[in-house]
Amino acid sequence: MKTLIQFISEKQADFPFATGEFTRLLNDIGIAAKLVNREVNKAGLADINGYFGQQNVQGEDQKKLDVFANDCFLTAMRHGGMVCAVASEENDELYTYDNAFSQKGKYVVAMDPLDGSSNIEVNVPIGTIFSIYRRKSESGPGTVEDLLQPGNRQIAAGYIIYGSSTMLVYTTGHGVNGFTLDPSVGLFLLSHPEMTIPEGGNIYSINEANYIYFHEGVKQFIKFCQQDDPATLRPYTTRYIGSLVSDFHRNLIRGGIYIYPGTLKNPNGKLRLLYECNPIAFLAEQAGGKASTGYERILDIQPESLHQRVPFFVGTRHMVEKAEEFMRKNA
Ligand SMILES: O=P(O)(O)OC[C@H]1O[C@](O)(COP(=O)(O)O)[C@@H](O)[C@@H]1O
Repeated sequence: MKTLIQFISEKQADFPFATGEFTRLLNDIGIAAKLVNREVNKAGLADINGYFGQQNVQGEDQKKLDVFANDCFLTAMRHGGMVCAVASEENDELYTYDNAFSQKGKYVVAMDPLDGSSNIEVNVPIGTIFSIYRRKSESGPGTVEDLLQPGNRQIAAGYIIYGSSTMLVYTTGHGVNGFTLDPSVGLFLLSHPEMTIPEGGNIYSINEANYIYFHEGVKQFIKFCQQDDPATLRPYTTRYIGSLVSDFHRNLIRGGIYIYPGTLKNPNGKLRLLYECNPIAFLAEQAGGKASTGYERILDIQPESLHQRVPFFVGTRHMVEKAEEFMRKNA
């Protein structure tokens, strides 16, 4: 079995400017993932469930695990010294490192340290999402401008899913590969090489509890999914875990579409462009799928703020295109 670091070192050829720094950065992310995995696995025993007693910039009550995971990743990347700034769901402002070592770092990271927080106490898979860019600024602490780059400038993106097994799935723009953590040796081992989203998917994932607020295009797409037409595998089936990482991971393996649309109440939906939609969109496209707002390619959006939200349609290409068709027809 090939380890994550062996795989990246081998893939160095993909990186014309390879210096080993990217390998170290992904290794730092792997280290933090193992620490978070250990706490998640014993969440029921350790005093790590429940609320931290503060709210994040989204007005969400932070969970203890949100804060723990955030600290783990920020600290691991500080020690690695490859990153000069981080945009995190758990930090209102841009997090910059004050140590000279990190200020020489040529990468910036956007991350959701713990995705699916509402599922922590109920033992449903949760995740971490990360997106990596080269900095634009010369040196010193990174800047907001370094993070406000369109998703098509990402040099890598990925997620860790803490589920029945813990996996790290990532892309550098050369396909998508998945590694499973073998707890007996504490190593991520290549288990899912060259992952692609099946075209024959028949799963749609959306929180239909918000149906009355949905745009007419979304309502018509849901009706389309529920119509009887065996030739097109319809009616599709529906699955919604309520953790973006878990819903996307299932669709990446089985085929399907995940939608968190804008609604009459929240025209931009709920999900954050920098550390939820851009990284998942990069993975989806690299796996042969598609990701849009229902109208526009996610990766071409020029970000305006660290925590901006966008509507999100992602998954099997023909299913996203069908949804876009209904959105345009009802625009
Ligand atoms: O409960 P809702 O409104 O369906 O939202 C669920 C979505 O929100 C999220 O939990 C948002 O992520 P966070 O948990 O990181 O805030 C996604 O993982 C999930 O897909």
